[in-house]
Amino acid sequence: MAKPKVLISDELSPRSIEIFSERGCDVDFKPGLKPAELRAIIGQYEGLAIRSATKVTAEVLAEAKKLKVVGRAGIGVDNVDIKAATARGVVVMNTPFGNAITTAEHAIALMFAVARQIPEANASTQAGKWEKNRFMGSELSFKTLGLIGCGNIGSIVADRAIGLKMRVLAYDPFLSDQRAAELGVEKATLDQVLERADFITVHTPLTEQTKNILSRANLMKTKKGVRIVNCARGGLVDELAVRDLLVSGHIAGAGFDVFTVEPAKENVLFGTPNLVCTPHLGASTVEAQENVALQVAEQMSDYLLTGAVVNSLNMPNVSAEDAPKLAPYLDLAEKLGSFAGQLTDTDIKAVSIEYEGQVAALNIKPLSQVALMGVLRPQLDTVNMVNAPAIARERGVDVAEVKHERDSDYHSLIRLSVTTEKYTRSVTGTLFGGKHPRIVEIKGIEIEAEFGQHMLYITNDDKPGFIGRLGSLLGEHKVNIATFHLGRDTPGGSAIALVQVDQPISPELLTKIAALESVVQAKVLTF
Ligand SMILES: NC(=O)c1ccc[n+]([C@@H]2O[C@H](COP(=O)([O-])OP(=O)(O)OC[C@H]3O[C@@H](n4cnc5c(N)ncnc54)[C@H](O)[C@@H]3O)[C@@H](O)[C@H]2O)c1
Ligand SMILES: O=C(O)[C@H](O)COP(=O)(O)O
Repeated sequence: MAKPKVLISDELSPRSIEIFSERGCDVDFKPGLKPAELRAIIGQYEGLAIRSATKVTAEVLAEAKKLKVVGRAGIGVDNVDIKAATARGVVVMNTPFGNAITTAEHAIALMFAVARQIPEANASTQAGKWEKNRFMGSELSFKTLGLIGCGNIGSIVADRAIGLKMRVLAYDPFLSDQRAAELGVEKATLDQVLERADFITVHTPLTEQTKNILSRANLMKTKKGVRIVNCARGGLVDELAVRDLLVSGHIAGAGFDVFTVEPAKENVLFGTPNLVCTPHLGASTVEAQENVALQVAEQMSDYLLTGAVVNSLNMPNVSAEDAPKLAPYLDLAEKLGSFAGQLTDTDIKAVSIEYEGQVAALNIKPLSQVALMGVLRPQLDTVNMVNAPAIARERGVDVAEVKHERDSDYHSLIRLSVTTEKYTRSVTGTLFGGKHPRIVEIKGIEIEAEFGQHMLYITNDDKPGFIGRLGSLLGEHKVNIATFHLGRDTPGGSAIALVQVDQPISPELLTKIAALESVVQAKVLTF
């Protein structure tokens, strides 16, 4: 197998290059590419490793014909168009914990810097002014810290702040009472945080709900003398309002690591008194950069080389241990999906995927996604394993996954049923020898067949003479039969033939097959 090629387009620790190489990937390190330069070369790569500088836009993804994975060495993925990546089947992963401590420490550092005006005092002292009376600070002990967002970073900030003897309030709609109690924080509404906090720090992602969460109106609800820290994302806080309130003295100090537009070469906040700024340094420690570089390189290599998925934002996780076990089932699930999809000519209303035996004990999410992809692909070229669930949702297809605990004749079975307005059809398969996909049942009729490249699916009335007529017709058209499998519900009832042939079946020949006596339906299937 050729080595997967990975591009690192941001300043990642050299540890990432070592890991990619050790794991068997070819790696190019080209930080600082301009968007046009990235678009020009991205077509060569299966993996793209980034931090926050590279913008993985829909335009970049459109050129990324071979791309399988984008790995964010860090947390925020707002620089990646996840919807466009999903539509193209590109897995997006991040490293959600690698820089959390470092960023929480930066938030605490900004709180101290703002409370004691350290940058200004430093500049004044080094300018020989010795302004001892100018810099009157505020203690953190026994003050109230209001957190907006109490996830990975917010909860570490809470822990450190409690260590500093602060009282901590947290506004986070997804924070459970139990977790709040474990952390020792008081759950609060946003208004309670605004009204009671001496310090407010934000730790949410930037979403439609959190955008401008510290708006001018909300900032006006805060206590006079409040200090604000944004070490999460630009856009969470109204920068112009903070400037005005710093100037008026309502806000006593503000610490900003992130800005609405980055790199922030200029900003409305700059030059305002009692403001401390850093250039998005939250994650910039040796320790955090080693962590995220190592993690992203391991995660991306694992995905490219084994199919293991960890910390993905658009795919279910598959552990490195599960990946090899799942591989043959992925093949089976995709083929069953494709089989059912190729037999479906009308609108699909529902798809059900049932698992029985050993396969039911595995992580079935990826299997269901690949089965769904197989079902939808004959109708939609752009469907892939990553976007299949979203496409099914958009089309109103009801997807059900069922695990059965009952015993079966096979060590594992996957049954896929497709419901349209007219009927529900099912196809069931298993693995022979642990790796060879086989069909074992179609529409409740037992049949045993492999999936071949060119296949004929025929339903017919179970009457003498059919096999001879079909064999003669194929022979006349120089089509060689590789395998021939038959099944029927009752003698003289409905029968199914699955015929694997060595040559493709032309539309003309298919019409003749369909016209043979006792044939009900004939279809060409390809795998
Ligand atoms: N400055 C930096 O260098 C730096 C470094 C790392 C992370 N970050 C940023 O820090 C932020 C937090 O990261 P994290 O790892 O803690 O993320 P996280 O996902 O662990 O936590 C985010 C929390 O925000 C909460 N939340 C979501 N919507 C909310 C809302 N409307 N109101 C209140 N809370 C809401 C969530 O419930 C969650 O608990 C992210 O924006 C991330 O990009 C910045
Ligand atoms: O979301 C993150 O992980 C931080 O914003 C860090 O960004 P960086 O990797 O560009 O420093």
